Amino acid sequence: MVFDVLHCSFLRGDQYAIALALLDGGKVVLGVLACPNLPLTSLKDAGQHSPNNEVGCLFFAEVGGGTYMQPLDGSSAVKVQVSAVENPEEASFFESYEAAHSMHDLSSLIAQKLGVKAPPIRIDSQAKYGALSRGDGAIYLRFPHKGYREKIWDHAAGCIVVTEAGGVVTDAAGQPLDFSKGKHLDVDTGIIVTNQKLMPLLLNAVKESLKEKAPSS
Ligand SMILES: Nc1ncnc2c1ncn2[C@@H]1O[C@H](COP(=O)(O)O)[C@@H](O)[C@H]1OP(=O)(O)O
Ligand SMILES: [Mg+2]
Repeated sequence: MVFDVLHCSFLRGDQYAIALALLDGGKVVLGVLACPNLPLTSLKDAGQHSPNNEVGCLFFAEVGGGTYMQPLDGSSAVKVQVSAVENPEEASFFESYEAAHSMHDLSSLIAQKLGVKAPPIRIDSQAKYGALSRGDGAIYLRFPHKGYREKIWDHAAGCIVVTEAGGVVTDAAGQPLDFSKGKHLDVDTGIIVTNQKLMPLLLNAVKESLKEKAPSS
């Protein structure tokens, strides 16, 4: 069982998440993600807030059972699906609010290569996985600076919430995340998330961008 509580974004009043995941033999089989500050309506419609600016979403997923979102006030849960966007020009992408957590210049290059027109949606925490699972945006790019090692509790719940909603979560080389190696995820370079249609295009854009950014020898 892996559990992640809060971090400094909570203190800033931004997005934060409480995440719980169950691992069975290194496989994530259940995930619950509470996002108390996430609007009930899509972040795509930032100008069109839901009545009373209602916030507070719970996402939950069990392997093979799909992903559901339930308002934290306890009203009924609805099944959610990742964005069906196939044209990257119509896609928008999530990344960390903190430039110290993910290389914004690299994601901007990747987005440019893909032809993404929308500016990045920068929010904290695993709320990005929740928002992506209901199609608020189609892509999540996470490229920590050299030397940072990702922890399983920062991704386990979000990973199953997105995959059960039809999305794909891999490292920058296209390999699935391996939750069987203890507390760290030994990912190649970064973590990328999108729908099945966009993943091959995204992987190409990531490979080209990494090559371009690599220091020449
Ligand atoms: N230098 C770093 N690079 C990438 N991620 C980090 C770094 N330092 C902390 N984190 C982790 O990133 C997560 C939030 O990421 P973000 O909001 O940018 O998506 C947090 O759980 C945080 O871990 P921790 O909870 O130990 O502070
Ligand atoms: Mg944390």
